[in-house]
Parts: sequence; structure tokens; C-alpha cells
Amino acid sequence: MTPAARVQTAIECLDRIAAGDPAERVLTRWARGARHAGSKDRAAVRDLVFDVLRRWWSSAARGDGETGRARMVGYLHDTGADLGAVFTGAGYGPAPLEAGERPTDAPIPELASFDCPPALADELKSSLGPDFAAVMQALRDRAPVFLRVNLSRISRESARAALGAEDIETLDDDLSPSALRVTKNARRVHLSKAFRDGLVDLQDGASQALVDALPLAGTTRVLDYCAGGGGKTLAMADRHRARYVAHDGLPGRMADLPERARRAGQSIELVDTRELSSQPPFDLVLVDAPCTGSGAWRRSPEGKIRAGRSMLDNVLSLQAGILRDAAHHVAPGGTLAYATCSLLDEENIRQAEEFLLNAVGYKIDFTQTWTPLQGGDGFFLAVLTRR
Ligand SMILES: C[S@@+](CC[C@H](N)C(=O)[O-])C[C@H]1O[C@@H](n2cnc3c(N)ncnc32)[C@H](O)[C@@H]1O
Repeated sequence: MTPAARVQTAIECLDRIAAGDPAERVLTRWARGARHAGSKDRAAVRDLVFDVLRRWWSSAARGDGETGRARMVGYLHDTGADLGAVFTGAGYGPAPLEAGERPTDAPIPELASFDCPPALADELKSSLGPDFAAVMQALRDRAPVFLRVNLSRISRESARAALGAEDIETLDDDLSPSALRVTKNARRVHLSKAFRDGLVDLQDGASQALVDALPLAGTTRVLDYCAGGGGKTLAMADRHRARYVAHDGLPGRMADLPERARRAGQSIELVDTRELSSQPPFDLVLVDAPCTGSGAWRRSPEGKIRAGRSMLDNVLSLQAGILRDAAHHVAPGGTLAYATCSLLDEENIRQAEEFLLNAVGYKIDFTQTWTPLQGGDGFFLAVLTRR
């Protein structure tokens, strides 16, 4: 595909996403039908679509319209691209720009310039305070790719050297002693020997920092109540030897965990909700709760364009129910660690405080937050101890 044809394909995908189709489904459907598209084309179209999703409002304001085409005009203009070279109509590219389609350089509304979802602007402003503008700006760009080094198997320095031998360049990252930031050939990580041998895994740097902060020392039984793909289960298991049990309300989400655990040389027991009810209580229960994902909007920008008050209200009641249920599995003297990748106080500190109002015998030990200004995703952690 020519670069212009990739742009036209991204425009068509954006129109479907704007109509409500999930981005992953739109991209998968297009890729299945596009026999002419190679892996580089698929990656380029995906990148373009996700770039525009990250800049949903500024691209519409700059391109003066809400179609995929207007947004693409606004986005490409914002990045300094030569629109005349792309919008030629040649090689399956987008048709030439008409007179009324010129992008604007006039000032655009402040919220649009931050690409802040209007429906949650007040919540984001009050939660982020003086960091609001800087965090929203950071969320307009792609997330860095981080690796977690399995330090029980290899040092960070040796992992960096092993990756470097396959032309994958990385830098140590301050977020965590296990974190490497990939600076070259991130797309090759999956194919590398270090990855296949379980010496490194893909994991955001703030996720790793969050696991560093968990009071795992002295625990012998640990439950990851919302384990999903098991990123945090595996990070915990690499840091501290204990028996790890993984659970998820949607067990299908854990489908990759056995293979990831095998690669990492870890043993993780997977249970469903019924099996969990007959397990003895745990020293530490991690609840990495479903949330708006606002801290990870760089990585999953579709969440930003779908965000709204009713979605937030739904996750708030889901989180409250999950906390109540998970608390039943904490042993006396044990720890309930509540985490989200949200930037919103309502999902974070206020959710933890609400839980404490009704849960007898718990107190907050400490809380910690990370924002994209530290380089990784935004995260919140409340460590609650049970008497
Ligand atoms: C933020 S994700 C977890 C990510 C995972 N811990 C990781 O590090 O990769 C939240 C998970 O909560 C799960 N979930 C949703 N409702 C749940 C429930 N009622 N009980 C337990 N897990 C639930 C979702 O299926 C999802 O996998």
C-alpha cells in the first residue's frame, strides 16, 4: 500500500469507530479483507487510527469537522505533514482537498487542545489539580513500550545485553528496578529469544512500580482477584516466592496466563469464582479493578472517546461490589490492595474511603499514585490492612 492508501484506509476505519464499532473489531475486519496489506501496512494503519483517537477533539477542531477525513486532515496538519502530497487521489489515496477543507491554525478551544473528553473534564480537572494540563497533553502521544525483566532469572543489565544482541535497544527506567524502556525495534520484542525464554515480558513501567509497592514480604498465599492476562500476578511471583492464585470475573481473560507463566517459569493456580469460595483466606488480595482506564488512554485511546458519566457510574458500582467480594478472601491481619489505572479520585481514593465506611476492621495503610508524567500509565494504589 502507498502511504496515501494507508491514510485513506485509516479514514474509513475512523468513520466506523465514530459510528460506535469497537476499534479492534474495525481493524481486524479490515485486515481480514485486505489481502494486499502486509504486516507493515497493518501496523501503519493501526498507528494512524490510534494517533487520531488520541487527538480526537483537536483533530476535529483543526480539520473543522467530525468525519474521519476531517479528523485526519486536522491530525496530519498538527504533525506538520504535507497535506498536498497525501490528498492527491492517486494510488488509492484520499481525494484532493476541496476549498472548504483547509485545516485551521486559529486558536481552538482549550479542552479540545488538550484532547480532554468533555464529559469527564470536571472530574479530570478536580482529580489532577495543577497537573491537569500536563497530563492531558501527555495522553495525546503514544505510550512508551516497557519491558519487565524477570529479575529472579536474569539481571536488568544482562537482559538489556541479550535484547541488544537482537538489535532491540532499551534503557533502564527509573519507574522500577525491573523496568526497561524500549527505544528501538519494539515490534520485534515478541520474536526475540529473551521474550520467548521468559526473561522479559511486556508490562507498563507504572504497573511494575505498583507491584514493587505491594507489601509482599512475609506473605505465603496471594490472590490476584482481577487477574486478567496475569501481568501483575507474574510480576508479584517474580518478586516474592509464595503460592499465587489467579481469579477473574471473566475467566476467559486469563486464557494466556498459563502460557505466560510457563514462559516465566512460574506456577500460578487459576480458579473460577465457585472454586475460590472454598479456598482458605489469603495473606494478600490484589484487586486490580476494572476502571475507566483513564491512566492508560495513551495505550488504549478508544477509552478516551467513549468515556462519559454513565460509563463512570457503571464502573464505580462494579468496583464497589468487587471490593466487597474480594474482602471476604482476606485473612485476619492480611492486606487488601486496591488498584486502578484511573486518574479519577472517584474511582480511587474515594472508592477506597467508601469501602472503609462499610467494612469493619480495615484501615488504610498507605496510598500511592502514578501519572503519565512519570513516564508510564497513570495508576492508583490503596493498601488496606485488616485487623
Ligand atoms: C484492569 S483489568 C486487570 C488487569 C490485570 N490485573 C493485569 O495486570 O494484566 C480488570 C479485570 O477485572 C476483571 N473483572 C471484571 N469484573 C470482575 C468481577 N466482578 N470480579 C473479578 N474480576 C472482574 C475483568 O475481566 C478484567 O480482566
